[in-house]
Amino acid sequence: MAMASSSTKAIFSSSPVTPSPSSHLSQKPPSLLSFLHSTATATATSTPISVKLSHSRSTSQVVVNSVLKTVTSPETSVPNYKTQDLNYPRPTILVSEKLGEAGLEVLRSFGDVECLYGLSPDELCSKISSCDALIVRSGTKVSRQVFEASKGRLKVVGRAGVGIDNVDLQAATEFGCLVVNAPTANTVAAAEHGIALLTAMARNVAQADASMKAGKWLRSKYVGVSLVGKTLAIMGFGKVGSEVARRAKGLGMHVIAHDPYAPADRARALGVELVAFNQAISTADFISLHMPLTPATSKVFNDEAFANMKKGVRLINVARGGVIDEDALVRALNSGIVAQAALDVFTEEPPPADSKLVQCENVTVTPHLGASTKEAQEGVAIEIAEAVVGALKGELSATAVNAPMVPPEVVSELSPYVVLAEKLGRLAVQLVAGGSGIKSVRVVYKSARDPDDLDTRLLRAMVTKGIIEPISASFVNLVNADFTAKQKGLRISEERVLVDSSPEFPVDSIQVIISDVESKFASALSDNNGDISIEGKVKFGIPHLTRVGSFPVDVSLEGNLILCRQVDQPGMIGQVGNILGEQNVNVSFMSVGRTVLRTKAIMAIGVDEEPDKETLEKIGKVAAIEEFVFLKL
Ligand SMILES: NC(=O)C1=CN([C@@H]2O[C@H](COP(=O)(O)OP(=O)(O)OC[C@H]3O[C@@H](n4cnc5c(N)ncnc54)[C@H](O)[C@@H]3O)[C@@H](O)[C@H]2O)C=CC1
Ligand SMILES: O=C(O)C(=O)COP(=O)(O)O
Repeated sequence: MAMASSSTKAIFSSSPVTPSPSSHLSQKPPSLLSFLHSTATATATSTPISVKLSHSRSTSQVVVNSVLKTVTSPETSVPNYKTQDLNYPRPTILVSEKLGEAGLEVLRSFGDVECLYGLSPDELCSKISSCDALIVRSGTKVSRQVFEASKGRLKVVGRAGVGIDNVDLQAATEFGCLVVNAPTANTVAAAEHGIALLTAMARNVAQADASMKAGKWLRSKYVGVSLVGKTLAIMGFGKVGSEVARRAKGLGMHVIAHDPYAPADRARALGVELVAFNQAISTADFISLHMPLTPATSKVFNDEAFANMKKGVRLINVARGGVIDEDALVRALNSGIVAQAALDVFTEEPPPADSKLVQCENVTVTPHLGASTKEAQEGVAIEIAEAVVGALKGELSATAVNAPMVPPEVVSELSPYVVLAEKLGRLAVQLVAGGSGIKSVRVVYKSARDPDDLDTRLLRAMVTKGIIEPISASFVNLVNADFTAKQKGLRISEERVLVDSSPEFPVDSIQVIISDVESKFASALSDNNGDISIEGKVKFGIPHLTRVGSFPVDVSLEGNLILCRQVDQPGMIGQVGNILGEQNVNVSFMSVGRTVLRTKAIMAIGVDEEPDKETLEKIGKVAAIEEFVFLKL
């Protein structure tokens, strides 16, 4: 398989095949799941060559210049779930809160669905280790303990709604678990509930209703306030906030908004002025909260904020209870700064029975009903079920919360380079003496494409995976690659080099450079700066090693590899080939690259089996061999 280039010579191949350019097109690209949950491995056998890709267990056969290539997937640590794939059990999907029937049907058509509502934290933790996916709403705390208890089995958490403040995203990321949400299907429901609370509060609907049911007729007590001409401040001008604004305009209100990240043109289009926080809260008659609960928004409505509000302001919260300091709100209600509040959400849900807010006459409360319409619940159920099934299938999710969203066409195009990136990382780290102490890795992508036209996040994640997994117990995937690298003090920097090759292919070559380390194979150090440097290319869909240090080579990155540096002289291949042959070690590829004729050369030998220690020692004893290393791919 070794291919000659101007500076390399093809020496030996157990299957002298020149793959046709179409061969890689016949291979199904690895799915996102493989980037999320499995290790890409490539294993060469004798003819027919078995190229293992990490996408599915199905075996496809590709005819390449009359030689049959069998393309199979590897034994992945985690099955790739396909309903039609009988070799794997169906995934188990735990639904821990009420989900619309249409969504359950989508889930049931794909996996075994268990609906267990009202689990205690301990019960959830003990159940989760047998679940591949978990679907929650706002009532389930998906804490670090849940991810720990899952022992790596949980692949995806689906939040059937918007707010993901009940999911420990950091822990999910560290455990390589994808989190997806359903961000659009309940927008209108939440906005409508906001308007319902606004109007009900202004006209004391709930209080008047309760008093009539108690046998009273209190017309003068429940005189309300009008909305028309009043200023409404929308805090958080996202999807829900915009819809509330649109409806409030219809009620004749003057709407302003505060949102540090909202585009001004969206606000302008709705006739809404974007203003600073203090201006919003100090000029509004009504304040409606629509920002997410984050460390930055936690308790932003506190004593100081209430002190800046207009006396008699009215507050609506259908976002999250935690954005309000509830004790401060009670004080503001008691002092009359806040005339009324209408709350759908609470710091603790359900709030304690003696909650002063719930008991307060001026406060209208609903039990987190913002998303609770039939239409919204069916919508979020379908949206989340499709996202979770897609994630389990390995498809990309448009609603991933803790992973880069890479468009499917980019994944498909980059898939062979993804395998190359992981192999290069895996190979480079094995060239480091001791394998640890790596601080700085540079990845150089040579490409004819404009840098903006090359999304390298997948490739970087896979180089990281390749480097970290052989030297630690960490499991690395697209979700946690950057986190794991950072945690290990590994700095991965990327460079793009524009080359004059075909822009039809996204990447011409990938080079992995590890600086400031010693190598167990000195020839892998580049001449100019002494860094470990290896480079590879994808040829006809197959990853190839094309440079080691300053030596050009050309071997397919499959199976295991022996790299030898020797005096460039005749007979070397025969000698090493004999030693391996005597031990029944099958050679799949060989390539020799040299820098100076008859002086120094590198021989790269692909072997199917792992040679034993004695065999490797025999190779080391060949007089002309100056150094060698055995590498597992
Ligand atoms: N009560 C309920 O049942 C429901 C509650 N919600 C909650 O409503 C909130 C908003 O939901 P969406 O509009 O769908 O989300 P979104 O992401 O479309 O909008 C949130 C907006 O808040 C803005 N924001 C972030 N930090 C801010 C800050 N410090 N100050 C002001 N604005 C800030 C963002 O820029 C964004 O525009 C979420 O917390 C969500 O959980 C959503 C649906 C139903
Ligand atoms: O989507 C959201 O953020 C919500 O707050 C809705 O919560 P729920 O799914 O009704 O528990």
